[in-house]
Amino acid sequence: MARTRRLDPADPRHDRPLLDLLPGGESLSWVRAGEGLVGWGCAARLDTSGAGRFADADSWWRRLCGHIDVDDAVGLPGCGPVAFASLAFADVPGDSVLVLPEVIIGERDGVRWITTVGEPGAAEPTTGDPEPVHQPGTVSYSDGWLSATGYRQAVAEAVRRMRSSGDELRKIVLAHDLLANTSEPLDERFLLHNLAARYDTCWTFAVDGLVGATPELLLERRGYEVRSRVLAGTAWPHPGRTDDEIAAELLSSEKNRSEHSYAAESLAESLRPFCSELSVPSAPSVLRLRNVLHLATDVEGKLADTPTGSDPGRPNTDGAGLLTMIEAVHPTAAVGGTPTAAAVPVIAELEGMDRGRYAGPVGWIDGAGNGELGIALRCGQVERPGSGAESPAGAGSGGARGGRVRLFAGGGIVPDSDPDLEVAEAEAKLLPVREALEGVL
Ligand SMILES: C=C(O[C@@H]1C=C(C(=O)O)C=C[C@H]1O)C(=O)O
Repeated sequence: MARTRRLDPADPRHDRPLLDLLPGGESLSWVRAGEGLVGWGCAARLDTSGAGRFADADSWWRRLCGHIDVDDAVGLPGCGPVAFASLAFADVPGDSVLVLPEVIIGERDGVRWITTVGEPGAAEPTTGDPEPVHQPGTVSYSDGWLSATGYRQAVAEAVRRMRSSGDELRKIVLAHDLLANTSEPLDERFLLHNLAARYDTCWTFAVDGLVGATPELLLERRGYEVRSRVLAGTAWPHPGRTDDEIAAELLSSEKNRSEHSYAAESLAESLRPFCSELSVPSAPSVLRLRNVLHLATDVEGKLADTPTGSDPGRPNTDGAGLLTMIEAVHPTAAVGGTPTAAAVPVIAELEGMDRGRYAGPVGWIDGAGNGELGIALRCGQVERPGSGAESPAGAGSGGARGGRVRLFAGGGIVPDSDPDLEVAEAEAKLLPVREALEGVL
């Protein structure tokens, strides 16, 4: 049974920032500029992997929703049962997870609500005063699976291959990881609060220990409307140069414009079969964040009742159609490459690491198939002791009682990329989580 009701303005949970309501322990979050969803507890969970992860997630969610009685007195997208989802970037390796929390608190268009999930007649789970947020102590860094030096070599190799491939490989999006070791156990809420305070135009997310603030929206569905924010092409602040100068240079850079057009076109091409209308601006704009500036294209579409593509019999607007569309659009050329099918295997080969859920779809879906999934960027995977995800021996440790987060960042490599600049770009993209961990203002 899922029961949604408006929070009473007299309720102390009505006015506190959503992230302040998280009680501690495992956090679920999708919050931007104070609105969104937070959740905790686990009423149901799916773990899946492989090429069938999207279909597994879709059928699990449909089946589960078919069995839940819903009493929804609010009726906005995100009300009723909601699954927080985080899907692996690659078919292999990587694990994907969907969680239906016991408690969800949401806010949209100024309306604050609470959803509780449990047996009919069961007591409402407590949502009393959260535990205080714990500080991570001192933070030290060590190489992960692919050091900055290894990344520079991987970029150089990608450039070499693209130059000798004719036109067969035009863009490969590579990344590397970095381990942050904390002297105290890591409280995910510490990261979430600090990320949201610094990146309020980004979506601050947490699902199963993957915590970050992404500027890139893979796909939002609200009824018949879909929306995406494609980012590709990056610059970062330089001493002595104004942001306006850097933005103008980014907009006129041929290299960045071509990297960007691959990404925007790939999203539009894969989304078009689902839509009766699709609007794609002819030129990108600049999105300014405190660590980087990106070329951005906001795509908007109207869903057709049936896709105009290869599977015209499949209705588009029922249950979990969003996950079907997510499967179709992932990975865009922003995080995969061009052409996708040729680029993705090269990523795994040159990185030699398990990206896990970094650069995969992350967000939420409700029982009507509305939802928002971003691309899991500017994030770190909080490693739990005994999770089996530990680093190679000697690659740094958080100490007996400390914590560890594996940060990931990268960028689109094209034939005229400069490996040194690509390393600098990845470092700039690691800053959000680093600064959030260190509490840098
Ligand atoms: C790969 C990352 O970012 C992606 C790559 C970008 C680029 O190459 O310019 C820009 C935004 C993202 O689509 C990352 O943040 O790790």
